Amino acid sequence: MRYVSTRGRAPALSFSDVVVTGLARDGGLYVPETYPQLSAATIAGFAGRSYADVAEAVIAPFVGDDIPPAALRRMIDGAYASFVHPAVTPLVQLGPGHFLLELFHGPTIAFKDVAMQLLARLMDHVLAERGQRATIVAATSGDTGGAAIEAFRGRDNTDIFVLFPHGRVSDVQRRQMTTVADANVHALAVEGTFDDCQALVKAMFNDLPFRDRVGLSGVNSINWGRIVAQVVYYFVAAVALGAPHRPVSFTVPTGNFGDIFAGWVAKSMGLPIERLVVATNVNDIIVRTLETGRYETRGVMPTISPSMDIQVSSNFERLLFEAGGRDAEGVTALMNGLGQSGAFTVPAATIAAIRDGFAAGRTDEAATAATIGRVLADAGYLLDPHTATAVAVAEHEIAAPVPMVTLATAHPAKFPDAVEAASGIRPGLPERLGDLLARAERQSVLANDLAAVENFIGTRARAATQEV
Ligand SMILES: Cc1ncc(COP(=O)(O)O)c(C=O)c1O
Ligand SMILES: N[C@@H](CCOP(=O)(O)O)C(=O)O
Repeated sequence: MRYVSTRGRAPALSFSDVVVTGLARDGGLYVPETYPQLSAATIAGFAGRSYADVAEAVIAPFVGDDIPPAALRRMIDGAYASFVHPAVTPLVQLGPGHFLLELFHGPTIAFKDVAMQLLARLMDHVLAERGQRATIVAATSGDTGGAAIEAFRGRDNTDIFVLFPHGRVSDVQRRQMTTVADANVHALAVEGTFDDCQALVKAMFNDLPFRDRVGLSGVNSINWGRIVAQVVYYFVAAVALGAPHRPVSFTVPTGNFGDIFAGWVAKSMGLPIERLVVATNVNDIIVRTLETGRYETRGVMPTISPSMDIQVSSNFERLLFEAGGRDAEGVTALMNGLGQSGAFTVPAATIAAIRDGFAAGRTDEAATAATIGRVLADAGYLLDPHTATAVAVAEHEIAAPVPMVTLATAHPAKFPDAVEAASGIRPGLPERLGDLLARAERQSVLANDLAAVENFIGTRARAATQEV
């Protein structure tokens, strides 16, 4: 299996190369040359199988010959042994025809663990085989950072630098990044928004001399290894509800568009997904794009679902590439427009194709809080604010007899203040997070300035070939 860039000017790469590369050298995102097809019989055969069995069947065709099957299976087993629920991603029924897919039973109680636990093992494997080290940079609005630090802490082949928006993540999210003592972990509080952090990460990738000198690698959902691991739970959930014999719909709380793009990939592989519903908070660039055909950034608004406080939704580029007939020149022109004016108009045929496959809705702060309170009263279930935005949107999109699965992307204890204000209940951290709230913190506060960030990383990364 080979991977091509959405901008068409970077070399096609193998799976192993893509996993350690992150962003393509032309600024684009890698996608597979073709999507492997799973027959209805294969999908039906997933019923009753373990999460790891399904993961192996779904992921192996994307890996090809790059990693021996036994090694891939060992990595998958190791990744999902870190989850406390035997089903890894269990389904819970919320109401008639409406199910929650709980994705927060991993080490940092957010859905990012599902992919990050596997990606860390894949990267370690590839780097060890090659005798290489990498410098990982990640931008986080709260959850990717903690999951990445947990997955990469203490690893010999990697240093990890996580950029998060200073003062804009929850206390639990910040502590998951700042209380880890391993020498290869660096938590950087940037004076800016998540979009600033993501722009800095992309700028570091596009600074080719810096990129090569420090051996830069990325673990945001720009990395195909993140997406492919997230495809698995769409199969697991849909099969549990009767696929391939009946279709299933999904509603996904959306920020960077990685999670819902994984759903699109599952559908492209043959999973009968009826509708993919994008749910956002008031930072609703994707919803507006579907409504108007114009992708237009605005100032980001802080909300009680901070991990979705995102304007530039990086995986939307992958969808533009696919829905636009893989027109890399066209995608490059749109992305240049975004860089220059903060906006672009999606070509008519592309937006029509996107509207065909996706629905979208937004929820404001009051509705999110009201949903947390109402679902607790009606179903006895305590939602986190991100999941609550999606539940509120999903409730308008349920179309019997097709079951709706809403992705539950975080444990409510990550956002205790918002959840308590909405429900009167202060969710406690699961026991396995132990003394997180009492541990000493360690972070570096940096200006939103590329030179300052590159200098910080360049002087600390063990993979760097010379001092700045
Ligand atoms: C809890 C939570 N829900 C939803 C999202 C949005 O996911 P995505 O960025 O893949 O769209 C995020 C951040 O990515 C998150 O941390
Ligand atoms: N919501 C995310 C933002 C980064 O998303 P990613 O999926 O591209 O890593 C976060 O929690 O950091």
